[in-house]
Amino acid sequence: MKPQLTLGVSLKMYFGYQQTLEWSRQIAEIVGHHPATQQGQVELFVFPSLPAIAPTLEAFRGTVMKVGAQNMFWEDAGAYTGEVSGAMLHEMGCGYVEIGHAERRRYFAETDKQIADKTTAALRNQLIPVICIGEAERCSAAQAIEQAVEQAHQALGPAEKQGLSGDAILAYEPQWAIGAKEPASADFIGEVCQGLAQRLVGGASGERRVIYGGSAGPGLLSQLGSRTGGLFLGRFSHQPAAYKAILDEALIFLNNQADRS
Ligand SMILES: O=C(CO)COP(=O)(O)O
Repeated sequence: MKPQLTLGVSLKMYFGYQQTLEWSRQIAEIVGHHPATQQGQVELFVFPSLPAIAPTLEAFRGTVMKVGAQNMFWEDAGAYTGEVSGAMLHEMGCGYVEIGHAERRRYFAETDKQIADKTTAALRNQLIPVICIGEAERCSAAQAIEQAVEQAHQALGPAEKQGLSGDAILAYEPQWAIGAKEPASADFIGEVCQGLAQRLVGGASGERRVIYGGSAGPGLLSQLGSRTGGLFLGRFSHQPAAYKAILDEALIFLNNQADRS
């Protein structure tokens, strides 16, 4: 069955190695038994720090949780000290890779061109790119949609020109809502995510899904309902109980969808 909801987590650089493994063990236990995960209707992924990818893959083996990286390089091999290729991530068993997070733009000066090259490399290596888009400053929903659509086209354009097909996730993350106390308001998120879905989903050679990130946590999915394709979680997934609470909301969401159809 096609997933109807996506819940992703980036652990950024918050956890140590053992802490990542402990979190993964606890979350694997929850995911393995939770009714929301039983029928293939939720797509789950997590991005740990690079050195923890292999044991995290192991921890989630046999569950629906997919593992990926928070970043990758745009070439597949060569003299690129310190970088990690999509080819290696794919070889290890990763299914997803995050591209162009606002923190990469801010601290590492990543450009639209680099983000497009990385998106192309992800698709070339059968990885689903989770492309981060979103405005830097607060603005109207219409302005946010315009900016995010432009960023998405910049990121995916070259891959599309090359005829590279594959699924992609567009993580709408207004930069002002990342690392904040609260997410953007549900009405704002709903309007932008729905606008983006209208403009960006459909017509592409693969599946496209728009999800929301930026201080997302328990309670948000219930407020948003089907106005978003899912959530991209940061800090508020660190507590296993919070993650379980979000899966509980996912189950209610799926049951509501089933009642409607
Ligand atoms: O940037 C995010 C996910 O990639 C969101 O992080 P926070 O939920 O911690 O704000």
